[in-house]
Amino acid sequence: MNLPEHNEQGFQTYNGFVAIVGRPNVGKSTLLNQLLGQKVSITSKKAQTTRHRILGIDTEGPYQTIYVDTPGLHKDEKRAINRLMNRAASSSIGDVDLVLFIVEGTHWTEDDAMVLSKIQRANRPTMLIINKIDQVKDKGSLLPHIQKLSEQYEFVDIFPLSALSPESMPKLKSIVRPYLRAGIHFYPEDYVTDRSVRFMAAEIVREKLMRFTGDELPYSTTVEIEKYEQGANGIVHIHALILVEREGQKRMVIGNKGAKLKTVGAEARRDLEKLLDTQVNLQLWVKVKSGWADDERALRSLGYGED
Ligand SMILES: Nc1nc2c(ncn2[C@@H]2O[C@H](COP(=O)(O)OP(=O)(O)OP(=O)(O)O)[C@@H](O)[C@H]2O)c(=O)[nH]1
Repeated sequence: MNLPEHNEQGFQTYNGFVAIVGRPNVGKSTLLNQLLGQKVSITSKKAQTTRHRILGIDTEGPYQTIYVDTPGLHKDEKRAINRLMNRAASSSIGDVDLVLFIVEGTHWTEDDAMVLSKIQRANRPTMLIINKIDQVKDKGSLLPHIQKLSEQYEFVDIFPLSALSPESMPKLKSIVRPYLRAGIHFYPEDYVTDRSVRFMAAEIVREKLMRFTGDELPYSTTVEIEKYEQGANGIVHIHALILVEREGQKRMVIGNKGAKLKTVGAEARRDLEKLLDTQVNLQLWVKVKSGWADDERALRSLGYGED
């Protein structure tokens, strides 16, 4: 592969790593998808949707920005899965060119304070992004909140926006660009993520499970792709195994006469067909494997924490 430091027109090229950090549910993945104009990181109303570190690659002309979407940082480290998620997120902050610290409107929690203390320790250029401003009813409260936060760290910029809207993205990108360095592009220009289609397929199934099942489920569900094969006629055959911790959860995922699993399968197939641009035959199975979320070894074998 030819990855020159100058592009075909002979211009200098630039690259840089930008970490997106914040407590769970503030909109990190939504922002990444909006920056890329494409879904690479799954989102849901439930906290802790993102479990792995995901790279989102944005190449525009000579600029290649590599965004690192991280699991939400939070204080509860009791379960092995939470410890691994926190580790993946913390290790991203140390060696990037810029950190985007996402907070939610004027809400400020202990978890936000914990993330801020990690940022203070890492001492990297950090931009504060105040997301979900569409939900801030009392706009007058925004300014004093910004003032208070700006006293706690020398942010390179403070940017209130709504990640649900593409409107602020060009401005945000123009603020990010000066932090890129002269150098080669690490990925070809048509790459939007470093993750394999297998990984994306598992994530898409997990997103639908989180969206269509009750509150109890997300923490005890994971998805393994057992088979991923392209048939002769271009159809992609995917067999996905949904692992839950208890028998009751299995019933919940399957639903009445299999209705829930059917909805999850249909929605996931739709997204997969969009992603792969071809017909997809998706088969889902549900299996009980108790204790997997507490067992670091089992988690590693499922691909957690190796980022
Ligand atoms: N109203 C509003 N909702 C938003 C905005 N940005 C994100 N959301 C919603 O907030 C919820 C959480 O968004 P995510 O992008 O999954 O949040 P996250 O920070 O990646 O969450 P974790 O994976 O838990 O760390 C989703 O329901 C999003 O649709 C926004 O600007 N305005």
